[in-house]
Amino acid sequence: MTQVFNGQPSSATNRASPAKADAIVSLQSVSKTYENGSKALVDVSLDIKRGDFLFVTGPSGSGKSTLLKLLYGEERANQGDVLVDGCNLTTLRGDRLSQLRRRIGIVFQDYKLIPRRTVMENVAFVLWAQGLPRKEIHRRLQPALKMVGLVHKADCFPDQLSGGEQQRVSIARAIVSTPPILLADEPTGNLDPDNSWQVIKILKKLNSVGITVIVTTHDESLIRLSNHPTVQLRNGYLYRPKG
Ligand SMILES: Nc1ncnc2c1ncn2[C@@H]1O[C@H](COP(=O)(O)OP(=O)(O)OP(=O)(O)O)[C@@H](O)[C@H]1O
Repeated sequence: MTQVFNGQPSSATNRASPAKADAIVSLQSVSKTYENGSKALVDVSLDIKRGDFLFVTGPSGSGKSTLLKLLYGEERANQGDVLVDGCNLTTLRGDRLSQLRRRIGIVFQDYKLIPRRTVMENVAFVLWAQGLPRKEIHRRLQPALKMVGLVHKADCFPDQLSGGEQQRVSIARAIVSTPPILLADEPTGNLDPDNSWQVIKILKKLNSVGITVIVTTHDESLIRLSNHPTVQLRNGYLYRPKG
């Protein structure tokens, strides 16, 4: 059954409320308009608790990717506050923004793997870029690859893997630095139902060990199967399910 969402957008009932003490992510009356005048988000307020798993759904162009981009600082809000793990992204810049990004794992629809690097190298790259010693990198690689069931593919190149496997590599890369937050933007958009469910099961497993997971998706059947809270964006306005 399709979820019924409230007829009133979020901020109409929740205007500029202070962030809840246990919120790891908080958007407070956030609006984002791009330079060309596209209104991507309008007066969105949302608190996500540490350890939550939240789906963000909505039609194409409704603002889902923009919402995630505000959370990892790729875009900035024109109005309102975006708080992530104790940092206010409205003002965060330079090194402090880079430090926050290290605490956020990101997974994209199109995987974004480096083609000429093996699975192991793709996953290790972020640790190597942070200057970790080789021994420490190897110590962290194994559990990340094990979590996504790809230890046996460590020496393969991305074009030797299926789409589902490539997405699992990108999840391993996202969590290898053990971030408290994982953002996934349409992670199953290029996958068939079986591979999609496998990806969601891995995200659920990561959530069960305490990672806060926020996933955008169009896929209603995945949302139904997963049984996690969902909010919906329509034309940049955020709606919550009724009841
Ligand atoms: N860089 C940009 N410059 C101008 N407008 C943009 C930009 N990125 C997104 N938009 C616009 O902002 C609105 C929201 O886009 P967004 O990508 O957040 O939607 P979405 O829900 O993620 O869509 P999809 O499901 O198709 O990925 C759309 O109208 C889009 O055209």
